[in-house]
Amino acid sequence: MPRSSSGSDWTTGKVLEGCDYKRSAWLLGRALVLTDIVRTRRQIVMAAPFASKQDYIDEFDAKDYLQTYYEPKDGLLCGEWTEFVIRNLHETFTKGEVRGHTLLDFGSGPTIYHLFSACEVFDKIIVSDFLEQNRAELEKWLNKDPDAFDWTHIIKFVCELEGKGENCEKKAEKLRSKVKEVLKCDALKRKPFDPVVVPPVDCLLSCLCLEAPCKDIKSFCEALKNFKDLIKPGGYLLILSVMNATFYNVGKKCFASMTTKKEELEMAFKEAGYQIEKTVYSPRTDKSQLDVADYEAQYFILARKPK
Ligand SMILES: C[S@@+](CC[C@H](N)C(=O)[O-])C[C@H]1O[C@@H](n2cnc3c(N)ncnc32)[C@H](O)[C@@H]1O
Repeated sequence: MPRSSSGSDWTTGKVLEGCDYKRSAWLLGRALVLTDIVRTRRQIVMAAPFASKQDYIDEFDAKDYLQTYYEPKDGLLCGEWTEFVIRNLHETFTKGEVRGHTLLDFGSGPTIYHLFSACEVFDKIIVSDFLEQNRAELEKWLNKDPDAFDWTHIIKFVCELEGKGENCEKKAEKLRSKVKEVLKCDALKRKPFDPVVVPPVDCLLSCLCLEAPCKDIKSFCEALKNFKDLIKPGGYLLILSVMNATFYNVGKKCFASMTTKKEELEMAFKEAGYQIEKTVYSPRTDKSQLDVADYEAQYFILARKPK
C-alpha cells in the first residue's frame, strides 16, 4: 500500500506526497554533507594566513569571479545579494539627500551592477580597483568590447524598479557616459589612490570590498579612517557587504574574508569618526552554495562625515 501523504518538506514547508519523501531525505542528506564541507573549509581558512596583496594579484581571476557570482542563471550573488544592493541604493538615491557632483566607487572589482541608480543623481562616477585584471574588465564594459560581461539582466531589473520605461541600452549608455575615470586603489594605504590625487567627493560607495584586504576589525576601521580624506565634509559613506563570512572561492582559489558582527561594525564606523544615518541587515536565506562562499547575512550602512 502506498504511504499516505502527511508531513512537510523542511526546506520549503510544502506538504509532502509519495516520492517527495525521497527527495526530502536526499535534500537533508545533501545539506548535512554541505554543512560538513563548510565547517571543514572554515577551519582550514581560519588556520591559514589571510590572503596577501600578492595572492590577489596572482590568483584573483576576474572572469571566474564574474561567472561564479554574477551569471544570470546560477551566479551565487545574482538574486538575493544583487536585489539587496539595488533596492537599497535605489531607495537611497531617489528618496534621500545622497546626490551631488561626484561618486567614488571603491573596490569595484570587475563589476558595475551597483551603479545604475547612482548614475541618475551624480554627474561624475569614478570606479576603482586594486587589480589590473579587474580594471581591464571594467574598461571592456565601458568600451563595449564584445568580450565584456553582459549585465543586461541587472539593467532590466533596475529599469523595472525605476518604472520609467527606460530601455536597457539607454540606461547602459547613461552609466557609461558618467564613468569618467578607472583608477587603481589600495585600501591598506594611508592614501588609497597615491600618487593620484582625488579631490574629495560627495559620496564614497563600496560593495563587498573591505572584507577582502582587511584581516580584522582594527584594519577595517583604519581603512574607514583613510576614506575620510576622500570625502567632502558632510559627504556620505555607503558600505554594503556581507557578515560572518570566513571565505569565498574564485575558481579554484579560496580567499579568506574578514569575519564581522553587527555591533563591531557599527563601532568601527563611530570610532573612525562617522555619524551612522541608516543601517539595514538581512539574513542570507539562499543557502544553496555555502561551499562557494559562507557569509550569513548582508548589510547596508549609510554614514556621514561630519561637516
Ligand atoms: C569580493 S571582491 C568584490 C568586487 C565587487 N566590488 C563586487 O561587489 O562584486 C573583493 C575585491 O576587493 C579587491 N581588493 C583586494 N585587495 C584590495 C586592496 N588592498 N585594496 C582595495 N581593494 C582590494 C579585489 O580586487 C576585489 O575586487
